[in-house]
Amino acid sequence: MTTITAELHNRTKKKPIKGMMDNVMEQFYSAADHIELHPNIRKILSITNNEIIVHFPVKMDNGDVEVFTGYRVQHNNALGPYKGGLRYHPTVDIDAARALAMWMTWKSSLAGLPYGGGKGGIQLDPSKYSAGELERITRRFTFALGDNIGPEHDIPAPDINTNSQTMAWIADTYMSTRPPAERTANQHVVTGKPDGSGGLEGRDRATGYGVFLNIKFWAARNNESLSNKKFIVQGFGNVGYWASHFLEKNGAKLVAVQDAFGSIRNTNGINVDDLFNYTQVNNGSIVGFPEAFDLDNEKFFTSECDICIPAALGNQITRTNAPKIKARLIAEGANGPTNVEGEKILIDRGITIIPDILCNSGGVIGSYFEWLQNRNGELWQLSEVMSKLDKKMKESFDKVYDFSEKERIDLRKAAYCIAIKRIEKAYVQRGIFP
Ligand SMILES: NC(=O)C1=CN([C@@H]2O[C@H](COP(=O)(O)OP(=O)(O)OC[C@H]3O[C@@H](n4cnc5c(N)ncnc54)[C@H](OP(=O)(O)O)[C@@H]3O)[C@@H](O)[C@H]2O)C=CC1
Ligand SMILES: O=C(O)CCC(=O)C(=O)O
Repeated sequence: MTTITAELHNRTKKKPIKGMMDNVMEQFYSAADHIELHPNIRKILSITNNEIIVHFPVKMDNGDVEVFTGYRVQHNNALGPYKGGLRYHPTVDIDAARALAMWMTWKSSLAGLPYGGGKGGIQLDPSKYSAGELERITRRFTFALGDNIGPEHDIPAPDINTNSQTMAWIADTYMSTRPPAERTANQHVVTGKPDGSGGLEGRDRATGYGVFLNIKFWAARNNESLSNKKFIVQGFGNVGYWASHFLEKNGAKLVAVQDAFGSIRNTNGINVDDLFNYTQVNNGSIVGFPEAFDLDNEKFFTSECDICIPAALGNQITRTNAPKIKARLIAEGANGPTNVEGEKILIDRGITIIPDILCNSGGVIGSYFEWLQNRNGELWQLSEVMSKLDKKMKESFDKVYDFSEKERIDLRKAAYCIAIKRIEKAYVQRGIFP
């Protein structure tokens, strides 16, 4: 295991924007300047607390051993234990994990949760492995992380290509390393578990529901109705599917979808549950859905629509496609889907962006509810979960929207300012800084 601490990122504003880390740093600096953040706190928040890299061997179905690389970056824990997902994807590396961990710090703070930010994952393409291999990989990864995770220290959750099954394997492996009397008391080492194993009813839909709520709140502020609004979704996984489901239920129309295999469109509307059922018998993919037409991937983001929901990878909206985007609203289901250059173009064009740390925060809020449920030995009903989520999301949206109007800044900068100020307050109250 390699633990790297205190490596200054040493980035300047003149550096060309490349990876997700550049985006999150630029966003952070811009908000830090706006609130005149104390230089000491700026220094602390500019770097990650801990970076854990593990290499671990796993026996494959054919008897060969493969060595995997896993990451867990713990950015900041001033407000509470590190919290954030684990991603299984070929693009997972230390830079991505750092950026995603930082976004989690801001997201947890903005939502008013008692959490810091962490993120990680394994660099692999899960479609190349059997279910049995993925289980062994997950259990070995958990074992390799050891006490770097824990229910009061660092609490992983699902992200791209991980789900409730992955979380159940992690919980089971982690609990088996504890003394017998402490095992079940440790099930909140992860959230997003299956509802029969300590999971929260509704955690599956929490992120997508939160995306929908943010769009609904935005529409209400602008005296608009969701009825017949056309929307497009990149990524039809957990976030993309549930956001589409709730939008459709409220009268909006899905007109284009993209996943890792390709894109489809139908200006008359694509039925969300029919598409979902089709993916279940089509290796998870939307491509070939009989009630839609194929669409060139390059034309996806520039499709005619009112609302665009990127709900897949980072850096998807850039200076290349931003000038041609037709949507009036971008609701960021994904983390970091809009890069800094793309965002400048969108803002100049009068397009509103509901930023990731607000828009997709329903997931971590749902995770917090699950963690509380486990900690307190409670079982919450779905209706209770959804109404609590609704209330928390509304509070966050109103805070950000009002601050952005008051300060005449965009929603992302407003969200960052609020999030960073809360962390600054914690440091100041502890008496570390003037
Ligand atoms: N799950 C959660 O609770 C939360 C997730 N998020 C963020 O939301 C985003 C989506 O996560 P989630 O829904 O959980 O992940 P899933 O793994 O459930 O779904 C990911 C989706 O993205 C698609 N995708 C992958 N690569 C591409 C690509 N190159 N072009 C187009 N589509 C692509 C996948 O397609 P295919 O199926 O074909 O591979 C799949 O439809 C991520 O950015 C994640 O960090 C944010 C907050 C919470
Ligand atoms: O549920 C969580 O703890 C975090 C989910 C996540 O990874 C995210 O919000 O990006």
